[in-house]
Amino acid sequence: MLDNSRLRIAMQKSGRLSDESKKLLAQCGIKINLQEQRLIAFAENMPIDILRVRDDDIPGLVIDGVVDIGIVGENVLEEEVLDRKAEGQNPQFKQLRRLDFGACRLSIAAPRDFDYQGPKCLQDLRVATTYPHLLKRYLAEYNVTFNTCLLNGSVEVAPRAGLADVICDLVSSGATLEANGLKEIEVIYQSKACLIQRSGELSSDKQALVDKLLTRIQGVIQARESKYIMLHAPTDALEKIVALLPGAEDPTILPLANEKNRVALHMVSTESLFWETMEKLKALGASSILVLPIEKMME
Ligand SMILES: Nc1ncnc2c1ncn2[C@@H]1O[C@H](COP(=O)(O)OP(=O)(O)OP(=O)(O)O)[C@@H](O)[C@H]1O
Ligand SMILES: O=P(O)(O)OC[C@H]1O[C@H](OP(=O)(O)OP(=O)(O)O)[C@H](O)[C@@H]1O
Ligand SMILES: [Mg+2]
Repeated sequence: MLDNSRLRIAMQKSGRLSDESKKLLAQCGIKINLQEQRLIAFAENMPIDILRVRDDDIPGLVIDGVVDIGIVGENVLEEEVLDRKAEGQNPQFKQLRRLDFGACRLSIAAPRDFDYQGPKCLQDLRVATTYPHLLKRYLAEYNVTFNTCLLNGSVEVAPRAGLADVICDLVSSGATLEANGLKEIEVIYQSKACLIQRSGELSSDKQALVDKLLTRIQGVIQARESKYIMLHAPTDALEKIVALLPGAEDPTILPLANEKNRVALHMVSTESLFWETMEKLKALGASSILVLPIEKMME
């Protein structure tokens, strides 16, 4: 039996979210020894247990209070919520924050030669999908009804296999659609991974740990989105140089040992520097331009 005093976190065992979920927890300082075959892992340095499960099960585990925290795609979460509501339940959980990975969209796609003239064309068609509730909610806005062909994977094969007329599935690069002779015709939902907590009060120790993790996650995500920029600049071009740098209201300016008319400028930028900007900086006399990744941040 698991020790109930330890914080339980559910994450995907293997799939699109597992590497990033693992990396995020590791970057938050949680030391976990994840062995392929182990479905429960124990953190060595914090009172945390990790349950590694199918992503479809994560919303239910959180809503039912089996785990305290879950990392899951908003698409899967929203579908589970709609499913439970359709069954007359009132699913409860706390959405803690959106994460910076697992970006994809849920789209309707049709065979390349399908003459698409808007959602009304889909009336009474057979749609293969894993997300019947999200699709129904979207098409209901257009008063369109359809027949669902439920598939849990490889949804893209359905039209060629004669199972459905169109599909509604996740898209990111579009390569799977392309490879299966399909074209995207409607985007119905934009998704990212998110962090959710079960409803109800956690013990004060667990809540304190969740708060600490949230602060660390904030720091990790902010650091991933930021860059540390260093350059040398002629003093008389400083104003123009600062104007080119994203978010450089408050740069650190330092004297250079052997140059009177040049200074060093250091700053944290919330954006990466594009090559075009670097070229403009150089044209203004900047040199030794360095753009460095930031590992951690705390404000
Ligand atoms: N192509 C993609 N690019 C980015 N994120 C994606 C992509 N496809 C799916 N995702 C996100 O990752 C989640 C998990 O996708 P994955 O394909 O690994 O699920 P699965 O095959 O249902 O896995 P499981 O075996 O855990 O049930 C999706 O629900 C979605 O939020
Ligand atoms: O637009 P793309 O970049 O091609 O990505 C889209 C594909 O990725 C996901 O499946 P995944 O590859 O994770 O396999 P699965 O069917 O096992 O879930 C999704 O279900 C699509 O099939
Ligand atoms: Mg799944």
